[in-house]
Amino acid sequence: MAATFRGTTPEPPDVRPRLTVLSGPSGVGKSTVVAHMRKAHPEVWLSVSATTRKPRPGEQHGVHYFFVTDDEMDKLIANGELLEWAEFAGNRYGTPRAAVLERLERGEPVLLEIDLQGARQVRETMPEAQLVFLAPPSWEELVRRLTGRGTEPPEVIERRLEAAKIELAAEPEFDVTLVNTSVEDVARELLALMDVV
Ligand SMILES: Nc1ncnc2c1ncn2[C@@H]1O[C@H](COP(=O)(O)OP(=O)(O)OP(=O)(O)O)[C@@H](O)[C@H]1O
Ligand SMILES: Nc1nc2c(ncn2[C@@H]2O[C@H](COP(=O)(O)O)[C@@H](O)[C@H]2O)c(=O)[nH]1
Repeated sequence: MAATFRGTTPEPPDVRPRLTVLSGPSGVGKSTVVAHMRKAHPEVWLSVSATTRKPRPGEQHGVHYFFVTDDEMDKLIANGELLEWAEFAGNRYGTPRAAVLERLERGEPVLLEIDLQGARQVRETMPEAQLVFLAPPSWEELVRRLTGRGTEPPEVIERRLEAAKIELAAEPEFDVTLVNTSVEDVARELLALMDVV
């Protein structure tokens, strides 16, 4: 069994899962793992979310997120344009529905990198989706990663760590848990779970 998995090694599904949701506490390394995976496999399509959060240095509109105003987010929600959405640590985030459905209709693998509340909504609306939880090796390491990233002020880090306690407690709701000790190992396991390699 690969060291990355926690719990039982998942059985190969009867039908290839086309929609995969990657969740886990802020700072655990979701974006890092996905970026590593897509460097070798750019064909893995990652949904670009809409958010009311302000861009971090280097983040580009349409690449990392669609950065929208509160009014624009209100409209996306009211018009049913989001597959799921949630408020997380003071900002709203949502998955544009049309782009995801288009790819799923073509039978292409789709990856969503979203929070626990979003994962729960996807489970309700698209129960065939596979839900993958990315866990930190320890609480101390999670705090180190989130703080060490240097992108949020201390009060936002505190909010994200409060949310992390709730997210970590929800691990049993997920189909699979991968422990992010090694980015390379997790990226490889995730590709296998998505049946890309
Ligand atoms: N396996 C790892 N070992 C050590 N550091 C790591 C590992 N994976 C990620 N990191 C580091 O942890 C920090 C947080 O990673 P990242 O931004 O990818 O987290 P995230 O889960 O996407 O966070 P958020 O949910 O806030 O967007 C980054 O500085 C990254 O370089
Ligand atoms: N429910 C959703 N959560 C999302 C979406 N896009 C990103 N996220 C999650 O938000 C937090 C914070 O992200 P950050 O970029 O501000 O650090 C993190 O857990 C993301 O996975 C979404 O469309 N829906």
